[in-house]
This record gives sequence, structure tokens and C-alpha cells, in this order.
Amino acid sequence: MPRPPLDLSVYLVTDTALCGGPDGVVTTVRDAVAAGVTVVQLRDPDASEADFIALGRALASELAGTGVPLIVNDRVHLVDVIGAHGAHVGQGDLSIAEARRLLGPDKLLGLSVSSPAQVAAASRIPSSMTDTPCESAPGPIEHGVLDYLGAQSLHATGTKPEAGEVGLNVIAACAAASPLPVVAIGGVKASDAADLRRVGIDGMAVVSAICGQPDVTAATRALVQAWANAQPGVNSTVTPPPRHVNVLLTRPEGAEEGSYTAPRPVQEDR
Ligand SMILES: Cc1ncc(COP(=O)(O)OP(=O)(O)O)c(N)n1
Ligand SMILES: Cc1nc(C(=O)O)sc1CCOP(=O)(O)O
Ligand SMILES: [Mg+2]
Repeated sequence: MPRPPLDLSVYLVTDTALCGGPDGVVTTVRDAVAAGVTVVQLRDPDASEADFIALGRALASELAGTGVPLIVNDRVHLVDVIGAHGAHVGQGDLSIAEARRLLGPDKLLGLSVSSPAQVAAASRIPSSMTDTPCESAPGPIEHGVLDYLGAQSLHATGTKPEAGEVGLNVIAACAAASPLPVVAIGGVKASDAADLRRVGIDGMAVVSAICGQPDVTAATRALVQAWANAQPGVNSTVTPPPRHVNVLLTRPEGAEEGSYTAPRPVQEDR
């Protein structure tokens, strides 16, 4: 079954410490989603497995019925346990073939890239996915193995100092090389929206622009508004679904409960 289109425009990656603990993550996610965040990724590399599951389940319950997917960072084996919609892996994590095998066909999968070469590599078929590996064979993208790419890092960031910085030109080259939607990460702020949209990026992945902000609602609205005001560039790979204004507090006919396909109620000013 094909996975539904993703609205990556304002993608929140959680940070438990910045949010002041697990309860702070839940309230941050609640406020951010009400203000227009379109994807939430649970990221807590330091959490024990039990704490990660507990927080993941709390977020899954918080997001149920909102239309916003919950993505699990790195711990692909916990996606089903948590009741999440998918996972995000990086170049040093388990392979996308293994991640997709664990996830099955219906969950979302994102991969980090920091160069056009990594975008191209993601498009080549991994030998573990076919009996006859071949450069010209359809790759993970054509197979539907991947749903989106995370281009890292736009700017150096104190949230993850080891991430470095590739700058806008490399992020733009990743977008141009990718047949999949690409979200940018690393020091992304509302003031980056115009540049990112112009070069064909499909969304902004942020931690500290939302987590730990004194007013999460205002911070999120600033990101949402900046994205909405920015002009999409020629390389945009997806057209986000139409925004729905103060509608659809109930499930549409035929949609599954907890499905992330349904449009969400959003702020008047989007
Ligand atoms: C949307 C998004 N893009 C990139 C990353 C970074 O993933 P990775 O390189 O695996 O680093 P960690 O987050 O696992 O430390 C991301 N998490 N999300
Ligand atoms: C989780 C993560 N990955 C990155 C990468 O470049 O790989 S940067 C990052 C954190 C981004 O935080 P902030 O929005 O506060 O800069
Ligand atoms: Mg990772």
C-alpha cells in the first residue's frame, strides 16, 4: 500500500533536556502541533530503552487524531512498540534496507544526507535488497524504501556540535539531486525559510527553534508563517496538501482512526 504524502514543512525533532524532561517534551509537542508543526521526531539518544518507549507512547497518544506523524530517531525496532508512523536513520545507523525490513511496507522512513553523492548512493539499490545487484536496477527510492531525506547541516548548531556545517549551497545541491522530498536540519530558524524554499527544500527540521523556547506556540507560529510566506523554488519535489482552516475536528469518511492522512485543524493565519 503506498504511503500517503508527507507535509515536511515544519518538522520538530525533540530534545528532552532542552524541553526540561519527558513531561516537557509532551507539552512542547502538544503546543507545537496546535501551532502548526507537521511532523514530530522523537530523538533522545541518551534515554534508556524503557524511558524511550514510555516517552514515545506518550507522544503517540498525544498525536493520535491530529494528522501529525510520529517518527522515531534511530531505534527502528521500537516503531511498532511505540505505535509510531516511521523512523529516521543516518549514514552511521542501520542500513535503509534493514530499516525497511524492520518497518514493513507501510511505515515512513527518512535518511540523513550531507552531499549529492549520498543522495545518489541512496538511489542505488543495496545488494541486500535484490538477488542481482545492478547499478541500473531501480533503487530504494523507486522501490519506495525511503520517503524523504534530511539534509544536514545547514548551520553549525550547539544542539549537536559534532554535526558541522555544509551551508546552503550543499543543501541546495542535495535538493536538486533528490527525487524525494528533502527537509533541512542544523541551526534552522524562521529566517532561513525563504532561502530554503527558494532552493527547493521541502521543510525545516528544528530542535532549538521550538524546544526550550519561552513561548513554544509563538515560536512555532513564526516558523509556520515564515514557511508559508516563502516562495517555493523550482526543485520542490512535493506540493504540500492544501491547508485546512479550522476544520476537520472529526475523522473523514473512510479514513482510519489515528491515520496521518487526514488534514489537520490549523491556525487561522496559515
Ligand atoms: C530530519 C532529520 N534529519 C537529519 C537527522 C540526523 O540524523 P543522524 O545523522 O542519524 O543523527 P542523529 O539524529 O541520529 O544523531 C535527524 N535526526 N532528523
Ligand atoms: C539532530 C540533529 N542532527 C543534525 C545533523 O546535522 O545531523 S543537527 C541536529 C540538531 C539540530 O538542532 P537545532 O535545530 O537546535 O540546530
Ligand atoms: Mg541517527
